[in-house]
Amino acid sequence: MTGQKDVEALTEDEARAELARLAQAIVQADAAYHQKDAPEISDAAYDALKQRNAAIETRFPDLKRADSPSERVGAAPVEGFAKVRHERRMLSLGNAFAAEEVAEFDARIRRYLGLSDDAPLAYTAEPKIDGLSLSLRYENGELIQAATRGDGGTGENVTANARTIDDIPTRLEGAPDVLEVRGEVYMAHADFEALNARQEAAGEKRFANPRNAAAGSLRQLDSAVTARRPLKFFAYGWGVLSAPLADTQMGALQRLKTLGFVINPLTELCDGPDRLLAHYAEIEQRRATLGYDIDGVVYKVNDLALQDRLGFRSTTPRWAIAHKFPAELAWTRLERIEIQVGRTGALSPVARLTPVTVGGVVVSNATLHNEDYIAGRDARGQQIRDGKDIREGDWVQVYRAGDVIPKVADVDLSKRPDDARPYAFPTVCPECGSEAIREEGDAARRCSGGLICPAQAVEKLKHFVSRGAFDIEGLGAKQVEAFYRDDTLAIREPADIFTLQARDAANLAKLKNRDGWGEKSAANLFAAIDARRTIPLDRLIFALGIRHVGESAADLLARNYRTWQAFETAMTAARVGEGPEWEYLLSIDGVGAVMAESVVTTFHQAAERASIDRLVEHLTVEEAAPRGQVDSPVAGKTVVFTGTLEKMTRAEAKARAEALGAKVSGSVSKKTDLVIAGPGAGSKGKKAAELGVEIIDEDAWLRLIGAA
Ligand SMILES: NC(=O)c1ccc[n+]([C@@H]2O[C@H](COP(=O)([O-])OP(=O)(O)OC[C@H]3O[C@@H](n4cnc5c(N)ncnc54)[C@H](O)[C@@H]3O)[C@@H](O)[C@H]2O)c1
Ligand SMILES: [Zn+2]
Repeated sequence: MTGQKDVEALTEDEARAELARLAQAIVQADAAYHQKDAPEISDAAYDALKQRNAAIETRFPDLKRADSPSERVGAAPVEGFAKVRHERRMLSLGNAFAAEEVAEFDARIRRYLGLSDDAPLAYTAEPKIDGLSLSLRYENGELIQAATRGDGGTGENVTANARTIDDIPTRLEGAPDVLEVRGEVYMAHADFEALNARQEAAGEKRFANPRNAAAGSLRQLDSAVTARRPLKFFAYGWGVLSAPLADTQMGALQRLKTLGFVINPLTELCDGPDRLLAHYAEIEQRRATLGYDIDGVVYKVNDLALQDRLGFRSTTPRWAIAHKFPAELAWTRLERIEIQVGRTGALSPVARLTPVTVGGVVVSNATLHNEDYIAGRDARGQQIRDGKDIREGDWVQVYRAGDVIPKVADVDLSKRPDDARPYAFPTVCPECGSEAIREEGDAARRCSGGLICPAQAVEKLKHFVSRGAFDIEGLGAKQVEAFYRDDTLAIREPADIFTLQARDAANLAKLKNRDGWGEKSAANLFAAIDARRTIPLDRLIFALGIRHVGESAADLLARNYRTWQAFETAMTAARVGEGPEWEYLLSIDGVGAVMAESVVTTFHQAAERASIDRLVEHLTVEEAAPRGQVDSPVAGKTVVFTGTLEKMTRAEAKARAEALGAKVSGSVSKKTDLVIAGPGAGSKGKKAAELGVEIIDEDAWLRLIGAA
């Protein structure tokens, strides 16, 4: 994050607000990463959010939220899988990045145990496998259950899937009656490449990295799919046991090996921080040749009696730590710079690279951020701040910290070819030839072609059909792109979606037998389109894809203008910077000048406006609830969710309740109106009963809000 205030300088109000923002951002990242296996931000960015959150909580312990991200592990199980409650919670690991932190880890443990600096204290060190953790429960030697970590307390039942993994024995000889083995499911690089090649050949999506591929493959509702995926498993620990495995961590691993599990061969016993660091260096050196992804080295106290005494913090064991590797880097040739044009016309430079393996993933494209990042000097010869002077033909450093999108991080000027010329950033749009203009204060240069620009039009359509917008089933980004390019079925702007069926009675026949469309799916598509002819005002406003108007801004506008007609009339009459309509727009809490200008300008651009008018002709726009007042049975009530929810994640429950005007709180007090309690409600349930607060179960809640 940029422009961040020092934690020491934060006021209490700022800290509270930031903790709220961080909690939300982290929940969202966790859901994308753990539930959908599709991270939206980089691991480095995620770790930075967590560290910032922890730093603020340390300085303002009283502001720590009931739903604090530092108290949570992973994310709740996903709908569709049966749920498994872990008898012993599956936790995360604390992190260390620098050598000093490893020394501190050792010192902390000595303090806790009352050991002197020179008392012997041994650790195991083993690679931290970058996959996902799995719990395997054996009873009388039979594998009876396999579960993912989920949120640590409840995971997903993936027993049938786990049985398809070769490294996982289904029968054990000589094991304790009850034995829960824990370890990491992962995919080797070669298997990952082959899987992606097959996916590509079958026209299916490629996985971004081996971890996502492993997680997506294990968490399949159809175990036949998992069976075809080449998954592997390293055992590294255990949960419930009817009899101890050994006295030491190393001994327990040996025992697991004897029982038939695969133990990582780079596991070593180390007698202190210096040996740990030496082993870390060795593993880091071998990292690229291991054939699978690791993201650090895990250190664990070897003596199990000491592990017991050390115990756990809320989400991590005191007796172990993950020493992470620094972000992954590689050098390669930048062959070409290409420009991609986005929904709002921004020209984004992309580096086409000589393919290079960065931490096991082949990278051939990387982002170059924006015009200034590539540029060295401006027209007057002045050095541009942060400008790296990147040229086609350059030798560049690619950076990928578990990243979704790799970045070009640096350039090696000593290897610059003699004929390399400064990159001339285009001043016309490469897609439509319109002038590309850069406005003061904008990092991006933008195509001025608006809707005549095919790139913008397609991106706008993709946005139009996206989740928070029209969300038309069967019409996703891929289909929109195909329809856009098709001359007979042409969808060139949103209105075309609603005329698709009527434009040509033979459309159904045309759709048939094309790219997977059959009579049935075509009919389904038309029905899905019809279902959206009535649309809430906020969704319509969001769907228009106006720059700076996201979902919450669209909601704000909808609540203030209430009807499409009022909104449209006001925007038509408004002039940027003056007049009553402009003043009113700006007076809305949450609407700033930049957003206001963007909205007003959109309504005054002839082509945009005509396109909006054509669209609205096909729609019935629902009136929005007025500002601050929501028509729902729970509006204004303070509710508390406690225990395990079976039908939705905590985040969903919260978002839904808030959308209905309820205030969601983490703790039960006299101000609480309603408690929604699932199994394991515990102390909050008790407190609610004591205070006489109404308690209902999840089903009753869903009925109450009309979602059952
Ligand atoms: N990019 C994102 O949006 C996003 C979101 C959430 C999490 N993450 C990433 O996920 C990680 C945090 O997730 P986490 O809570 O699972 O912590 P973690 O992955 O850093 O550490 C805990 C996990 O390590 C695994 N592990 C691998 N080898 C092990 C071994 N030898 N011994 C013990 N455990 C071993 C276990 O599965 C355990 O659950 C971070 O790297 C974070 O950056 C990223
Ligand atoms: Zn263009």
